[in-house]
Amino acid sequence: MAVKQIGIIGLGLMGGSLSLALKKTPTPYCFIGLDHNPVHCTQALELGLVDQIVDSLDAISHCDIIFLTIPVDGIITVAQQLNPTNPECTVIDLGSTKAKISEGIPQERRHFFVTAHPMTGTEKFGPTAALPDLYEDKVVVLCDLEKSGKHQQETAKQLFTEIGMKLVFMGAKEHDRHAAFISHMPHALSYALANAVMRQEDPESIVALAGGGFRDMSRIAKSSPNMWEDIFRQNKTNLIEAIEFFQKELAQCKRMVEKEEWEALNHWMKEANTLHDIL
Ligand SMILES: NC(=O)C1=CN([C@@H]2O[C@H](COP(=O)(O)OP(=O)(O)OC[C@H]3O[C@@H](n4cnc5c(N)ncnc54)[C@H](O)[C@@H]3O)[C@@H](O)[C@H]2O)C=CC1
Ligand SMILES: O=C(O)C(=O)Cc1ccc(O)cc1
Repeated sequence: MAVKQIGIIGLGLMGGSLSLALKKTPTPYCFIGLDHNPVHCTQALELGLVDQIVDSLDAISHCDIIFLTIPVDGIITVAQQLNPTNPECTVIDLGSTKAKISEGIPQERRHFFVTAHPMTGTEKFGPTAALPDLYEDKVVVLCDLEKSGKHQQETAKQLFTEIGMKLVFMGAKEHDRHAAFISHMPHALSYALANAVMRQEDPESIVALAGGGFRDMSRIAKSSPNMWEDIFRQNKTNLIEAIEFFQKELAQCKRMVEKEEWEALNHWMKEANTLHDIL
């Protein structure tokens, strides 16, 4: 069997974890990496995430499969510049937003591309954050799949299944609205929580008194600002709407405490408890 050439543009958490996951499968793959950070290139080679590093899009354009695992604005730029030379090439982006990416791919090359969002990750970034089991048993949302070529649809479905992922299909716009509520707004809240507490409390008190709840809720405030700035920009309208919904809930909580409506507050908290009946 000919060894499939896999190009990975962006050798951080998502790109590095993909390589580690695919290396665990019986299919032989050769990994070619591209990253604009030379330190990440060296680390990716040392960690065995890639077999070879190249320094231009042209040098990766012959691959059978190309993953775009860079921040979402970069994905649009690269999608406009990348010109696959292999007619069967499948280009898969793993960006956290989907509508602007799906629309930003040039029409004449749209069939090469599959726009995907793995609903898994961590607050860590860079090649050293890569995990072999990151994708296992997790959901990947495949968006606007009808715009991809038949071969590219099958290749993406087979690859994600091979690394143990569950496939979900959705339009890109619908995806972005769900993602705003379930992922992007919670990240905005975590950043806000971290800043609110740090502006009122000194570091010694935070270290001495931080319990599990505060640690859980502020964990994702450690996430990469470079990555999240792009996500908030691309999903601006949905994110603003999600923040406004959250503000209404928080205002309701404040009002019930101010007015000492303890029974109503207790009922409101019981409603929130039911989230974890389904999660
Ligand atoms: N971190 C997470 O939990 C998740 C991230 N995603 C998406 O995956 C993508 C990658 O995220 P991570 O791997 O977490 O980020 P990361 O910061 O760990 O890795 C990104 C890598 O891309 C490189 N890079 C950035 N721009 C580049 C460019 N134009 N050309 C070449 N290299 C470039 C960086 O040097 C870095 O090594 C993003 O689009 C993000 O929205 C999707 C699901 C989960
Ligand atoms: O660290 C966490 O809990 C996350 O929620 C990671 C994450 C970040 C971005 C995504 O698009 C999907 C998942």
